[in-house]
Parts: sequence; C-alpha cells; structure tokens
Amino acid sequence: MNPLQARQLVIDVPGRPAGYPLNFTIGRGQMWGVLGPNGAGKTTLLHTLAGLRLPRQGEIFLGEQPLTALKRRAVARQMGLVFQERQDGFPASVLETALIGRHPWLAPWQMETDLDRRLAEQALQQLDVAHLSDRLVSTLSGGERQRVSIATVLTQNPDTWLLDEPTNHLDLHHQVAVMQLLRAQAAAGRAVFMCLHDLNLAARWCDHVLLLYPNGDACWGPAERMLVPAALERLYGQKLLTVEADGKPVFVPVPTTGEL
Ligand SMILES: Nc1ncnc2c1ncn2[C@@H]1O[C@H](COP(=O)(O)OP(=O)(O)OP(=O)(O)O)[C@@H](O)[C@H]1O
Repeated sequence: MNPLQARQLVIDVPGRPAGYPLNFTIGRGQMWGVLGPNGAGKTTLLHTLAGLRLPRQGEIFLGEQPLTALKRRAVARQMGLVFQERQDGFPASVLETALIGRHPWLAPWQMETDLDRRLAEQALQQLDVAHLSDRLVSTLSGGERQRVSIATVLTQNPDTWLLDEPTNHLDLHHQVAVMQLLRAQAAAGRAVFMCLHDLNLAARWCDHVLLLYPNGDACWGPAERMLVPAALERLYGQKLLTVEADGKPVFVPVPTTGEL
C-alpha cells in the first residue's frame, strides 16, 4: 500500500489564527485514533487528508506523490472515507448505495458486473445489513445507515480507511463488530485513521493516537504514550479516573461538583 503522509500540514480551521504543523505517516497495518473536543478540527483534518479541503499550509503525500497530483479516481482506489454526516435526498436502495463503492473501479458509464454486485452483497452481509438490501437508505435507522456507509467503503476496498466517528449510532455489539472489522483490515496490511469521541475505544483498539487541541496544538505517537491521564485531562478539560481492564486503561470521567 501507499502510505498516507502529512508533511508540515496545517489544517484550515476558520477563525483559528495558527496551528501546529502535523508530520505523520499512516502506515501499513496501523490503526489510528484522532481525539479532541468538539470543534478541535478532527473532521477538518479527515477531509483535508482525503483531499476534500485545502490545507492552510503543507502537503499530503500518498506514497511518493502529492495528493494534488493524483486523479480523484486514483485516490478513490486507494482511500475510502466514512463521513459523519450524510445527505440521502437522492432515492437509492441499500444495495445501490453499497455499489457506489465499486465506481472508482469501473470505466465511465460502465455498468456494475456480477462480481461487483457480489462484492457489495458480501460487504452488506459482513456489516449485518444484507436483509435490508432493497430498502431505501432514507428509511433506515441511524445505526443501520452507519453500517451501510461502512459496507460501501468495504465494497470500495481501499488500502487506507478514513472514518469520522465510525461507531456513531451503533449499539454495543455492532461497535465491537465494526472495530473488529477495522482491526482485520489493518491486520491484512491496510491502514485505518478514525476520529473518535470515546477514549476507551481508542485505548482498546488503536495502536496510534493523535490528540488535537482546540488552539491547534497537536501531538501524536504510539497509543500507550499518548493515552496518559494528564494529557487527556488537558485535552478535554475533564478530570479522569483511570482503571485497568483486560490489560488496557479505561478512563472514567469524574463529575465536577457544582457544574452542569
Ligand atoms: N464552513 C465553515 N465555516 C465556518 N466555520 C467552520 C466551517 N467548517 C468548520 N468550521 C469550524 O471549524 C471548527 C472545526 O470543525 P470540525 O468539524 O473539524 O471539528 P470537530 O473536531 O470534528 O468537532 P466535533 O467533535 O464537534 O465533530 C469548528 O469550530 C467549526 O465550527
């Protein structure tokens, strides 16, 4: 796979005077979690890495080439993005939506083949939404819709997965199932980079973590070095209690008396 690399990257968060330049590589087999409070710029970073927003400074490389030098089709064959927000104004079934994942692999105007359809059906099965294949996506529950979005990227089969809060709307069982699927993707030599609000999901599943602070500061590295209570308390402005379960830290927020 071609690793995705941020070089001196400053994301363009409107109204933010400056930002700490980001220099990291999302390498083969890695699973990254991006943590930060609301408005810190997690979605902006994800969209910038996907080439959907221009950075204020610096560059993004996919392998040896700057992202800006690559055609969108070449990028879409290597990188998939699960968005936080979706517009379902256009009436499409669940299967038709998953098949969109095959578009980077088809010639313009080429119809999907039986193989494309089979890949989409397998992905829907893996995400436990195959029984909804004929339903309009606009009629799905939040969690079902989220799983269809992930199935669409699975159908696309990119080397690098970018995901904006992939466990949004998911019940506990499906959260674990999705994390296991992403872990399996990383274990198969791909890479995962996802924004998370749940510290404990990051502690349980991620081997690398990037902390994004509201003033633009950032730090990144191996999860065990990043997930230390003092840094996390500063990140969220929230006192935490740390316990250990199954060999991993579990962070519990401590209520502040007298505050909402
Ligand atoms: N088009 C825009 N115009 C003005 N401000 C914007 C625009 N897009 C994003 N912002 C601002 O940039 C900041 C970063 O937004 P972003 O969505 O990246 O944050 P986030 O860390 O993903 O937040 P959350 O945890 O709430 O999803 C926010 O303060 C947001 O209001």
